Amino acid sequence: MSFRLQPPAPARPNRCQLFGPGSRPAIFAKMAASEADVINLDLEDSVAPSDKAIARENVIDAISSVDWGRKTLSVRINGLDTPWWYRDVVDLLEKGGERLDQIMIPKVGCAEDIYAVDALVTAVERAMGRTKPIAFEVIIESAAGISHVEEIAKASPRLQAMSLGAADFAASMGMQTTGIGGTQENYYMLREGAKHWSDPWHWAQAAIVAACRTHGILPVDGPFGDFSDDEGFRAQALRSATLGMVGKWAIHPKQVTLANEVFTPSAQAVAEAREILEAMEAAKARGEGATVYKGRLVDIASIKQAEVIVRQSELIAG
Ligand SMILES: CC(=O)SCCNC(=O)CCNC(=O)[C@H](O)C(C)(C)COP(=O)(O)OP(=O)(O)OC[C@H]1O[C@@H](n2cnc3c(N)ncnc32)[C@H](O)[C@@H]1OP(=O)(O)O
Ligand SMILES: O=CC(=O)O
Ligand SMILES: [Mg+2]
Repeated sequence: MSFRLQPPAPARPNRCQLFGPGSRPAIFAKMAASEADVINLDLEDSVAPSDKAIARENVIDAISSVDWGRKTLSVRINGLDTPWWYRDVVDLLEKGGERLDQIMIPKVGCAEDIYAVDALVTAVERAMGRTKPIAFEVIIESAAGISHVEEIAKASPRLQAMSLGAADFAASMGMQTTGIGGTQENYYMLREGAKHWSDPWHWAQAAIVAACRTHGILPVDGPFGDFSDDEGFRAQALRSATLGMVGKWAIHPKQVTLANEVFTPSAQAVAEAREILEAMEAAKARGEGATVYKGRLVDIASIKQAEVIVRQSELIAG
């Protein structure tokens, strides 16, 4: 470890973030009743321009009128290149009530984007005497966003989570696809006549995880658009979890259970992690730094790996 220690990410469950358009208040109670850890009420891309104002009113009302239980409640505001974002921020904080936990800033391209929202949020919080500071989460979904991911990750102490937005990311990068996340038909290696699919999201995800872990932020995988494809969702989520992401968006309620399953360490994985910790305790008592567990090497680094899994399961158990 560097002399500068890696800060811990916020200690709250973030296995699934369930989205719903702010212009569709009929689903808010269903979202609240879901098993998602985080709720994202959307004012941005799922809301038509003609509905922006009414969606904002719906969301402001729902923040205090719906029982959101212990979920993290987040509202996705409009992007900083639109005429709507400042009114989103001001109205949410002036009229939205203290139950709001977090604002999601989409299409972030540089640290100054966060600075601008932070300045506005700070001013409104002070003016209103709000006692609970609003947290931020951001979406990396552009060429600029991924190019500046590390400076974005350290832009504000309010920042708690960072998601990859596959749809806008693909558009910004000029990728030849209309699919949102998952396997892409034309992204394969050819060997001896057989196609081997590769993962076009991998490098962006890995860059996001590294930036987040460096600065103590939760890395999250964004949407998987084809909600009729459970196995495709599961495969994408398993890859994300393996890379170090803590959760994934659901854009339909049927994806919530899938995400929760993947991002909750299995009983078997937790039992194995505990056994590794026990094996290393026994090794330490013998004055050894390395030993053999089920025929494979475990050493002091294995303690940290096992602790990641144990910590995740304890966090989720509450
Ligand atoms: C690229 C991005 O930016 S992704 C993030 C922004 N996008 C979004 O927020 C979209 C969120 N999802 C949705 O709007 C909707 O799920 C849609 C449009 C995809 C599909 O909606 P529907 O056609 O109503 O889906 P469907 O008929 O399968 O719904 C089944 C049930 O789930 C409910 N439901 C649908 N979506 C949601 C949701 N997001 N949250 C909670 N409940 C929902 C429906 O009301 C319906 O309930 P019922 O059985 O009591 O009647
Ligand atoms: O906002 C999400 C995306 O995929 O774009
Ligand atoms: Mg987007």
